[in-house]
Amino acid sequence: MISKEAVKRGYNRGNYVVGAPTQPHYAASIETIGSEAYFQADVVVVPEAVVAELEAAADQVVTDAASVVEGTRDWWAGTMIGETAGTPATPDAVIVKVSTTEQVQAVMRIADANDLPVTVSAGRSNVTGAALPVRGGIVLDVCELNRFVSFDEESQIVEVEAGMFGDVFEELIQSEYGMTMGHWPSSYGISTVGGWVACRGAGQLSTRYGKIEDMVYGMDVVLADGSLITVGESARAAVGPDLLQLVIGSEGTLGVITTIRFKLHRLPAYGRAIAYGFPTFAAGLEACRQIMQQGANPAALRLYDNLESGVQFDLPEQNVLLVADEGTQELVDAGLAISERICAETGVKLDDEAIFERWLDTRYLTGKSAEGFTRSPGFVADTLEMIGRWRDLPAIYDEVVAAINAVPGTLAGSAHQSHAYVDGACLYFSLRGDVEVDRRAEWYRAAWDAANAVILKHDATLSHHHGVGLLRAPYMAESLGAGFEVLRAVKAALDPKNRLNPGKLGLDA
Ligand SMILES: Cc1cc2nc3c(=O)[nH]c(=O)nc-3n(C[C@H](O)[C@H](O)[C@H](O)COP(=O)(O)OP(=O)(O)OC[C@H]3O[C@@H](n4cnc5c(N)ncnc54)[C@H](O)[C@@H]3O)c2cc1C
Repeated sequence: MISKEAVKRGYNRGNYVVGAPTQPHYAASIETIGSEAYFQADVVVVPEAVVAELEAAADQVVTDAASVVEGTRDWWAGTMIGETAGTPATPDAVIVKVSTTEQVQAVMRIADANDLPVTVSAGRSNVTGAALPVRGGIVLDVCELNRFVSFDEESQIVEVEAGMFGDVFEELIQSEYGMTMGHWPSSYGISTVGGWVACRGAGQLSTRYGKIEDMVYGMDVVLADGSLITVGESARAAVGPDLLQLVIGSEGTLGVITTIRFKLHRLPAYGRAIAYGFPTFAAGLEACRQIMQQGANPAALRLYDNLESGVQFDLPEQNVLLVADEGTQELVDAGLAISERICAETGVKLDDEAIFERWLDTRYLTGKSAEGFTRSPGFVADTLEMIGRWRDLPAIYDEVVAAINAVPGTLAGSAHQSHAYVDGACLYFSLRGDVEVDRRAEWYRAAWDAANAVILKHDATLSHHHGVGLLRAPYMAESLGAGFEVLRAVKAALDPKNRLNPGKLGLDA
């Protein structure tokens, strides 16, 4: 029912481009496009003869700087800061558009033969700079690699090419087969199924359906030398370490995902929600912990702090918890009965229907972290999602909000708990600042440094679903410790010439 409602109500009230990348909000306020690049150094230029080879191998090659600027722009606040100051993020590259796996292989072989970096690009909805070609070279645009391949009804496994956009995919499986994947990121209309996998994303109903890494059955991946491998392909396995999971979340640094097999679920007709208010965020977190650990598994378990409860539900005195579920009626009712008993111990009952309806109606509007604030020229809003143990989350919440608020120029930090598990949960922080226009980058990095210092101190994990890109690169070595050298070794083994998306995940550019 919640999955059905998403398709019925549409993404961002229909205000986006269907089946192709949507430009971010800030694009409309870019006044000048200078020639100096904000995020490129040591650029590798694609020689004209190689452009001709690429033209023969692919559907289209885009070389003019204005189109490259527009065609590499993403939704990251860091890119916004550069581009609205007249410094385009990555003007030096050629965009190569492909629509078949064979073309992807051919482009990788050309890149390999000519020492060229390749950065895969899809919906460009990432909020970390992950698809920016920081060394120039080739941007491999896979948005036209977007066919629906097949559906195995008995096993509930669907096969689809990586560049299909999420809304197109869900509409198709709902209307043709009465199925849902249950993956509902707040960007589902502006991102691709391959981008979901490459970033290890999460949807709003992940508590019931899992994260994207739980939904992939198998996939085909083109490696840096142009060879094609298939990974996964079983419900579970004991054939050594899981190569499928190695590629999921690799953000285009280990291979190009071309075709994916996903596990589907039957589209539920039944769903409902309850809502409670808690005196403190910590009390709400405790209710969430109990719900998860007592075995209820609602599709969505979302707890908003005072600030966000005020903006989202006009309830600034409360920390609002929405427990929403869909599925077979007996299961949904049982899970919500457990949740209701737990919530009633320390919370106050709110108007379930009004809060559920408000959430259903507004959850796919873009730009939510800026809501309630004035977008002046020096305004910057961003979101930081992390995951930690239940034991540590109340302290992490208090300390991260305090750390963000202590950075001069901050307007407000806030958070909601967005995804929950038996052992911990994801806190989704929003940070907003307003400073002189040319101090935005400084404020931005100071706020991220302050928040991440708290996360690292608690041995929590830097990101739950947005990924690393350029944004979190500076914190990766400390976060992974000695494990970071293992990541480096894996990269060196699979991509010894560092062709694929150099400079991301904290790896060398
Ligand atoms: C308003 C908004 C809300 C968002 N909400 C969520 C959310 O709820 N949950 C969530 O998880 N994310 C969310 N995001 C972040 C973003 O939408 C996701 O990271 C998404 O998965 C990116 O997909 P994309 O197709 O846009 O990929 P891109 O941005 O084009 O690329 C992202 C990365 O994946 C790599 N990549 C893309 N396709 C492939 C491929 N086929 N093979 C190999 N590498 C590839 C790129 O090289 C790059 O490193 C949100 C973003 C916005 C702007």
